[in-house]
Amino acid sequence: MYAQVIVDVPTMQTNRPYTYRVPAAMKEILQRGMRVVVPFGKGNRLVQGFVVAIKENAEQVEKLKEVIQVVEIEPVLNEELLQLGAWLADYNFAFQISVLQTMLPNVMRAKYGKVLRVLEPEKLRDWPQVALMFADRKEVPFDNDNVDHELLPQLLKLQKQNVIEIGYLVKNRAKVKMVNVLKSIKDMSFYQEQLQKLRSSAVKQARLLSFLMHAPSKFVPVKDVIKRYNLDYAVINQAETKGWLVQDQMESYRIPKLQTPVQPSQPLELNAEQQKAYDAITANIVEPEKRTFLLEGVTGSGKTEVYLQAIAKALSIGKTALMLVPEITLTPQMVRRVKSRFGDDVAVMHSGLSDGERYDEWRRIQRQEVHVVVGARSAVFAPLINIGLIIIDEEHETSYKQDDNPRYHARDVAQWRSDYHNATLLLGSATPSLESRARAQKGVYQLLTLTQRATRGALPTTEIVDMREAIKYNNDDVLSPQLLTSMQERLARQEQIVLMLNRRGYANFIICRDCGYTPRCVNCDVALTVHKDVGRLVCHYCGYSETIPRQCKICGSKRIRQFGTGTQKVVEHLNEILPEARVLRMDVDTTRKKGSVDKLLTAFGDHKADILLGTQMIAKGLDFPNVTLVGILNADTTLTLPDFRASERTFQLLTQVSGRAGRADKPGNVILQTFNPEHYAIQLAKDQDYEAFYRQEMSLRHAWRYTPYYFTVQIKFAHEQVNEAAKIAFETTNWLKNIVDKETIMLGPAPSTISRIKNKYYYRVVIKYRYDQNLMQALTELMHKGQQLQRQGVTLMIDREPTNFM
Ligand SMILES: Nc1ncnc2c1ncn2[C@@H]1O[C@H](COP(=O)(O)OP(=O)(O)OP(=O)(O)O)[C@@H](O)[C@H]1O
Ligand SMILES: [Zn+2]
Ligand SMILES: [Zn+2]
Repeated sequence: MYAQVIVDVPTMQTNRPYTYRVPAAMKEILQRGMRVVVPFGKGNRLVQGFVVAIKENAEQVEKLKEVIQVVEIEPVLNEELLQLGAWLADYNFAFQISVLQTMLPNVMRAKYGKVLRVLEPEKLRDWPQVALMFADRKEVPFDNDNVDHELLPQLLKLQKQNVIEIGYLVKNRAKVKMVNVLKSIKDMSFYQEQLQKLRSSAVKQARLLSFLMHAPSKFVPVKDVIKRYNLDYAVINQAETKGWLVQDQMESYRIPKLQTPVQPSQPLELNAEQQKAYDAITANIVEPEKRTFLLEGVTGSGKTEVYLQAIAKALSIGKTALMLVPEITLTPQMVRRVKSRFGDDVAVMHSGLSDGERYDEWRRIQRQEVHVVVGARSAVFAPLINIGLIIIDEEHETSYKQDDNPRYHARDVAQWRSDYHNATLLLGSATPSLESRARAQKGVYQLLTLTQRATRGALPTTEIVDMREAIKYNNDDVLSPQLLTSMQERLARQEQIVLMLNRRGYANFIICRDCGYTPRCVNCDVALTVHKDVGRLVCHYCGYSETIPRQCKICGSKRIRQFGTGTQKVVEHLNEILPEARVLRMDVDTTRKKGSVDKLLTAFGDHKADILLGTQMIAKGLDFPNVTLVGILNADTTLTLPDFRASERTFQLLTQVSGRAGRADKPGNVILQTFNPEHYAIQLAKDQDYEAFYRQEMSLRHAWRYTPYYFTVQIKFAHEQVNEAAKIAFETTNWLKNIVDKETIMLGPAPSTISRIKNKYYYRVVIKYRYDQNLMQALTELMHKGQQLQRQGVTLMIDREPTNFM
């Protein structure tokens, strides 16, 4: 019997599995989807791998090595996930090993180590220093930190003489948490008898006996018993020797906790629009026709309530449900809402969990102990079986696209899995991505709309403040007089305020403070990016560049410069102007610690602060009834992203954050500060008019030939030497130009923003295409050249439908 294994060797990036012999002892247990340890390469270094196939025959069997060890006795990847992995690697020009690893909790990634092993102990006598290091041990850990560098030459010599050898280890970091448990084993009368025999001073034993008398006949954690009855370990151990109880060890799950307990909730009565959406979705859950739904509902329209009731429907017919939410902010509030409905039947997966929690939640899913999973991007790989419904909330969010290898989009994975399970896929947003909305237009998705707020309240009214004027008035480019007055009103009324400082794209662009002008590329219509090192503005798509202007091209003003205030500065500013207001700050710095988002939001919900100031992470999902004013300090930063989706991002962000105001009975207002008050994305966000935005943006995308009319791929090259990076980028582009379809458009190569990340220079090519099989083949070929390029010091990245052009 032979196993085909995808090995974990970063430098051997290949999608070809290696064949290993299966030793007799493993024949019964080895299965597809298991992790194994195998020797690899000339040195027979031990590496971890995934068994992707098992065969009865193989070629050149005499040369084959043997599987050394199985990591666990059950497969970690089931049939579905193995198939998904193969497809995903192909589709995203990624390597299978990185895809397979991405599907599992981080701790399941093997850690490698080395050891020094003594082969002939008696020969060490002549080497006292080395002997001292071993100190009678057969094996010592060997890494660069723990071995004295002066000893290295001696060790090398001994290795050559075969006195010692270097051994390789594969360490399993995934640890199961065990707790001590106890169980009563006798009947009531036995314990009563014991109780009568006790001396009156033996109070602890008496307390234990009274517990044992009524204890359920199952194992309970020793710690709980000790705490509850005020006992100690000595008493428990003594009782065990007396035969009163038995002790054992049991696995205990580390279940992620929220700041405050979750209160159970009941389904709300749906309004007519919600009901209509619910009926369409659940009909498909019960009798699936492989439908994808796009639920387009204004902010506060009660999309979440529809999700929850649809999940309940899936559960009621014995299916499971998977719900994806964007990373960070949304997670605690959303997790709370889902848990309040489905209690312990919910597993949670997001980056805020500890490794142990993540691993345990994963195992609860794997063991089919839960039926609902809520989580961020990577939860899309949750090993649920029998899925009836997959929901992607805020489906337009860029965090669903992984920016690292493998560069997958959770939406694509969800689509694949829903096809596999014949499950319903539900995409929801107040501002759907143009791709999804266009698919609904074509009838690929079924469009469902919620046009009213669920609480019957109106959408907030928005006032656009022209900062070009405001700045003339008081020279304060943080708070306009209009925003300040509105804030004072709310503070007087004890209402709350959300302020957003948009840091997306920040500091990489220039803007004229007098007319709002930002230089854009003449070929690509995207904002030019500041490259300080060369003193130029550069287009990230085609490489067009011009010098950084000192004067505005449009109005001649000299106040054309980079933008820049941080949240900390704004807090200081607020404290100065509005000393009575209590401010909470939410940004990457204040949310780094585990549970901090939940804590901050709980405090704000309890009105322990008047103002919540945050970056774009506060834009989504927040549902606070007392918030009646939203202030957007700088609407423009997203508009100047070097990205053809800049307007879309701006519209989405502004609409989302505006939607935080006036969600309950009190009406809401939004004040939107901008240097570009006439821009259509800003004008349409004012009225939260998604449909109008969609139409206008589609016509521009058509004119400039961007998504969804064209697909895009980005190729990036990195090298320590700028010339080398440019050279390989140009060579590859020229090679591709001869292969691709004539309708395909190649932009670039162009240098990236932060052209030097980790001491490397980056060059990129952006390709726009409609249907180009040649291009796809060429990219696959290019990916397989990656290994060879790596040897030349070139890092290659192929990114399908990129969302990051920084
Ligand atoms: N049928 C209903 N009857 C009464 N209240 C409802 C109903 N549905 C939802 N709500 C309430 O309306 C508010 C907004 O709902 P929800 O948060 O689900 O909207 P949403 O569309 O998901 O919002 P957003 O996209 O802005 O985050 C919530 O407080 C929710 O409890
Ligand atoms: Zn100007
Ligand atoms: Zn350009």
